[in-house]
Amino acid sequence: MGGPFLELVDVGKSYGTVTALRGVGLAVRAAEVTCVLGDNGAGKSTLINIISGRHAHDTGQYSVDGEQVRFSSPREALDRGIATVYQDLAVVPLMPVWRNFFLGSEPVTGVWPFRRLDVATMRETTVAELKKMGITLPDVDQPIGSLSGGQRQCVAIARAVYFGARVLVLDEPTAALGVKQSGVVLSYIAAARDAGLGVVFVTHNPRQAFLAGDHFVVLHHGEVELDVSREGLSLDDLAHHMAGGSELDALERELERGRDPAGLTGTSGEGQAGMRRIPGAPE
Ligand SMILES: Nc1ncnc2c1ncn2[C@@H]1O[C@H](COP(=O)(O)OP(=O)(O)OP(=O)(O)O)[C@@H](O)[C@H]1O
Repeated sequence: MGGPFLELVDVGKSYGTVTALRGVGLAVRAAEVTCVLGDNGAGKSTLINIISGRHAHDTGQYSVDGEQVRFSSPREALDRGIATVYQDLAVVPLMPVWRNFFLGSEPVTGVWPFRRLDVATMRETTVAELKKMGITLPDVDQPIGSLSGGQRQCVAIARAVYFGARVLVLDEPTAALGVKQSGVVLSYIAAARDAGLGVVFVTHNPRQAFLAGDHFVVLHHGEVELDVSREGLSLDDLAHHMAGGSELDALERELERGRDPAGLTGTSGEGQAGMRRIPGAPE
């Protein structure tokens, strides 16, 4: 097996006095879904912004195919095969699905001065590419704004695959979706992986991560709290780390002590001693 497509080693990033990331490592491999989890403010967006070329890292190394890079725009990252699909998809709602599929990279036909958009190719390619990913839409002529959020995410994934992405970065693709639509998006994440892409799936949701992921990185206060592959990991472990891991353990002990100041709980039958009586309740 070759090395990772993309690798971050000991990466740090600060915004003024705020340290958003510190000593972060991440490896993205072909045909693998790497889930990046973390609570609000954990540093997920900062990490995506670095991978996608929106922001440069301050410290550490970022390499693609073993070569160190420092992107100054998302275009540069895209040229290296790193496509990022943001939650707020950049689409033109009133334009048809096929037009949005090719937005910014439209094929043309004819010779100047009779050059025009190659509508037939765009339509046919869109239908074929969606079909390849197993996406069925009733009509690619419908405005993309009339699709559900999940369907739009799926079109964006198929588009990135078609335009040659090798790494697909998905920023909370299911955050605004219901259960059923989230399931559909998860199945296309799996389809992208099966097509050989390395997928970075950023999410708040450990259950969804566990369904789709092969490797898991949990960020906490800008540092890596957990970095493991699927083997030997349970959903409970993942949820525990996601909720703060050791900090959560400390909080649990603290609350336990508050409930039982004399330390009377812990032996059978004595747990009631620390219970608070509700005012007005019968003795
Ligand atoms: N442009 C910025 N300027 C100043 N501070 C920032 C900026 N972007 C992020 N931060 C800070 O960096 C830290 C990490 O933020 P980040 O947005 O990366 O976290 P996140 O895990 O994506 O959170 P969320 O899930 O809420 O989007 C936070 O403390 C945040 O306030």
